[in-house]
Amino acid sequence: MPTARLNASSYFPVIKSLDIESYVTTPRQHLVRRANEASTLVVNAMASVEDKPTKIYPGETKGFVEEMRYVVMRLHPRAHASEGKKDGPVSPWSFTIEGYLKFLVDSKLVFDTLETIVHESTVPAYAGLKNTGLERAENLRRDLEWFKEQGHEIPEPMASGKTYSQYLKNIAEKDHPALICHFYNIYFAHSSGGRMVGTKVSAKILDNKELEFYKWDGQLSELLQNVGQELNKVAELWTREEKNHCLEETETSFKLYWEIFNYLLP
Ligand code: HEM
Repeated sequence: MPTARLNASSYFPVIKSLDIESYVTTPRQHLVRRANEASTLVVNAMASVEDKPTKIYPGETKGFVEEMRYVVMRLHPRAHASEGKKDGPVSPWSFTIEGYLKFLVDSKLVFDTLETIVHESTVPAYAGLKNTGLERAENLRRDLEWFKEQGHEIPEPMASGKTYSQYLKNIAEKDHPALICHFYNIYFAHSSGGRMVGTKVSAKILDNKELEFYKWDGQLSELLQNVGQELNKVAELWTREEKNHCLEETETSFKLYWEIFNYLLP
């Protein structure tokens, strides 16, 4: 019986229709092809990133508090920030008890206002900012009491303190990101530059008396860290627009608080 010759093309029609040649490459061609495919992937990835532009704001990777800190540090006049850092007795600042009392009285009004707002408000963003341990109004009350006992006359709040207080009341319920900006700046400014200024004042005109304004129950660094975490949590719920609005408010906070610091400066 004659054996029928197998016709490969009739048994493997599929193979025939494929261009096998296209699969066959030299090692070099293989590498060139893979490289082309890889670069196509990279180009496509770049195109998709360009489609959705994303900006990284300074400090953003560490949390929103770091963004606020970055903005306010840029507002500090270089000379003042570095002056505040020097501990030595050599300072061009000439402090007076009179000026210092104005600073303390207006500071008390601002802290009082902020603390009352946060304490009495039902705004969810402020809920975690009640009783943080950073509150200063009560300590300031005791300091002013001490000055009175020393025979000093305690002045009435001045325009700077009243203006800042009124401003905080105006924004408290209707602009939460703005109020949070003031909250951060007022407390963190006091615990940083404010504290350094206090030490200088004390050394120069108060015989190193340590005022209650600069004393906290517990470790200040821990209190600040806890509040920082809380502020970061609040800001995580915000849109980028709300975050930017909060950051933009820094300038107002700096200007208003600076007016109060001004009582100390010649
Ligand atoms: C006489 C006035 C002031 C002086 C001498 C001063 C000085 C300083 C200094 C030396 C620092 C520390 C910088 C560092 O750690 O690298 C600082 C931090 C800071 N200042 Fe001021 N400052 C003054 C006024 C203000 C005002 C008016 C505000 C805002 C309302 C403000 C807000 C802050 C904040 C938020 C920080 C960051 C604190 C932190 O991250 O712990 N400062 N300041």
